[in-house]
Amino acid sequence: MSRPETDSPGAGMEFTLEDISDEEIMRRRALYEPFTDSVRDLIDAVIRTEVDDATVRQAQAEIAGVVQRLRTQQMDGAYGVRYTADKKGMAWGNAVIGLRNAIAPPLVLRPGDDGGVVTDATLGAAYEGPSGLVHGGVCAMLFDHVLGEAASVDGIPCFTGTISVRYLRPTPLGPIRIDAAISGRDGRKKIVRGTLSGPDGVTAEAEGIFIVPREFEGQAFSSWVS
Ligand SMILES: CCCCCCCCCC(=O)SCCNC(=O)CCNC(=O)[C@H](O)C(C)(C)COP(=O)(O)OP(=O)(O)OC[C@H]1O[C@@H](n2cnc3c(N)ncnc32)[C@H](O)[C@@H]1OP(=O)(O)O
Repeated sequence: MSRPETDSPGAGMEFTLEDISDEEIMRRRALYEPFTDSVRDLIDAVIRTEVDDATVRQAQAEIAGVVQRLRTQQMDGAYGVRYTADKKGMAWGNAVIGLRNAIAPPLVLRPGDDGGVVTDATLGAAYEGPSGLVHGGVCAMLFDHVLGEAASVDGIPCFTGTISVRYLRPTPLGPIRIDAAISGRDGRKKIVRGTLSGPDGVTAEAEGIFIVPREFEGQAFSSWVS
């Protein structure tokens, strides 16, 4: 399947115009959200199953059959970042927020009290590093995206220039919350700070420099559909 029309402001940075109605977005969301959730369930089940060898082999064959069926019609390359004619962004393949990406928790962001963003999520067995704890790289990835969204509150997407994470104490698997907000601006650069919290309070802090790529200046999205 070919891709919709693409704006190419720079290599690897293109956004893709997909001129679809709100009804069509809702239809696709209703179709793909439970589909992707089932694959998230599958990932968790694969990690935690204790069934016998024959059952594992049978399940593998069934999964291979499903993959084969889905591969009969595929888009070229990755999903990309798409937007509608009224500038609603859809990053449905995104590793952190992607509605169609089973690797994504997925995070759903909402406005914070301080002009920033906040998200709650539950991280299960698929995000483990040390025993029973969230992988440090997963924490960094989630911070990267959430701080990036906080930097992009005016709708113009920012790229991470530099990010640093201070791991204060282990983060248990289970419910987490991330808060992030801009703490300083300097032209195209924004300094953003954030915290990751578990049930017993803050476990990690992050600070990053996020930059509006020259190619993105003036390309604001009105909202993101997740
Ligand atoms: C609403 C949408 C929400 C979307 C949220 C998305 C979050 C996603 C987070 C990501 O994963 S982004 C992907 C990971 N990041 C990258 O792949 C970035 C790769 N690097 C680049 O594309 C460019 O290097 C970059 C756009 C970051 C900067 O290139 P520029 O050519 O615009 O920088 P330039 O050399 O003109 O420098 C502009 C200013 O930024 C500073 N700067 C440049 N690169 C920097 C850097 N890496 N770290 C810190 N500061 C940096 C630079 O010193 C300078 O400061 P001053 O104005 O004070 O002189």
